[in-house]
Amino acid sequence: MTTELAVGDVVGPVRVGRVAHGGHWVARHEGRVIFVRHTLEGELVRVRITEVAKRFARGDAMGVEEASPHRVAAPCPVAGVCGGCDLQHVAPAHQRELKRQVIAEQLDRLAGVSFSGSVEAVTPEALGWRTRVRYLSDGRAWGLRAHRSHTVVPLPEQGCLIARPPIARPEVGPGPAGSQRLGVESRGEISGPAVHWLAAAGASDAVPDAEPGAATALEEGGPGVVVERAAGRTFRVRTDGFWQVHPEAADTLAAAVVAALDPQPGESAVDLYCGVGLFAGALSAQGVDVVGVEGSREAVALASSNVPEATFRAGPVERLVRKLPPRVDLVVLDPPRAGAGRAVMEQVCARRPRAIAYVACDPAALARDLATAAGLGYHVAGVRAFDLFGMTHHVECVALLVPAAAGASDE
Ligand SMILES: C[S@@+](CC[C@H](N)C(=O)[O-])C[C@H]1O[C@@H](n2cnc3c(N)ncnc32)[C@H](O)[C@@H]1O
Repeated sequence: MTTELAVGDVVGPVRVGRVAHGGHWVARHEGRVIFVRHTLEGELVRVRITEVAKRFARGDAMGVEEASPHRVAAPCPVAGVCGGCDLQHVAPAHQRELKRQVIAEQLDRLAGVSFSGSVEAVTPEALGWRTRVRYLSDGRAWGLRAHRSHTVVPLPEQGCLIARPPIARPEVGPGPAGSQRLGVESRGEISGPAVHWLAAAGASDAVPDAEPGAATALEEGGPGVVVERAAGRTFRVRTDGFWQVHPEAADTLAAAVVAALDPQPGESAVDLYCGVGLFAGALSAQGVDVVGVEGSREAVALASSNVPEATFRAGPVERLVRKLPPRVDLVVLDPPRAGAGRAVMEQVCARRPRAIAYVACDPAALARDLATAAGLGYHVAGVRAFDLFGMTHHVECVALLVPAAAGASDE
């Protein structure tokens, strides 16, 4: 007979099984599946239950009785409490192996695609990479959210270790009343009464004192706008708009997309979910005629000045993709976490592009869209994966799709 589980119970020890998508490992207690964080395959751990659902429970490893050889001491003192990192207890090379296993499992199970590649390291360090951070204050301290919670975990003395050093720790008072001053080497914005701010580092501009609720004036890009450089050109980006957070990400992904598509001068391309025009810029530089589509009007306005040789349209991809020319040579898809979905994939594949580059931050959503594309006559000719989110389970993939007749074997 199985005992009922309740949040706060400690069960085990249990032997931990394979890694699952989302930073969990699968374990069983009295026949019930528990998705356990902060453990590793093969470990024997006690588990504190954090959530109980109908068919499974979630929990956190504590009291490791037999440790994996891949376990290391977490560099951050709030690792395991802060929701920002979930792999600090794993040696960085093994973090990439875990991400490889998750990608392979998702692509195989959901799309029947085999992934035999590795997750490519882009920098030697797994710390000090995050150029955009949203710090919160609960009125007592600045910090980051706990996992699946609104609780603010105060930053440790040395700041957030995955943040890029200039924004590792906001130089602010203890809470809203004294929180107007941002770190002198940070760019940022204080937005709203909750007094949180978003900072983009790697910049040289000092941010002046700012009032809560007011956007800060940034010298280089104008109010609320920062300047980034990637793919051989300059991009203006809103501080609250989308830009890749790893300093190497934009260049790495633009190069991967160009290498996958092998664009030829005079070809036509569409860049769907184009943001401020990163891939449109990289393809335009190859002599390709690009149309970008993006939901944010502010991003489209910036894209038009970042990549003046391309054309941009503002609105939902789901609607605007229907209005694209009946044939295009190349497509870039870089949707948000949920993926592009069937309706968009149908419209894209109906244009019979000779190649589609799909940039994905969620391997499960990627796999679902690849499965849809397979039913529409498109075959996966290659998948690359990049470790752009060290110390977390997140990973970025770039998949190349080609018409099935032109495709080789899976992956
Ligand atoms: C992952 S970002 C990619 C941005 C850009 N490709 C880049 O690398 O900088 C996804 C973008 O899709 C936009 N977006 C989200 N949902 C959308 C939709 N339904 N239609 C159009 N754009 C959307 C977001 O505003 C965001 O800019």
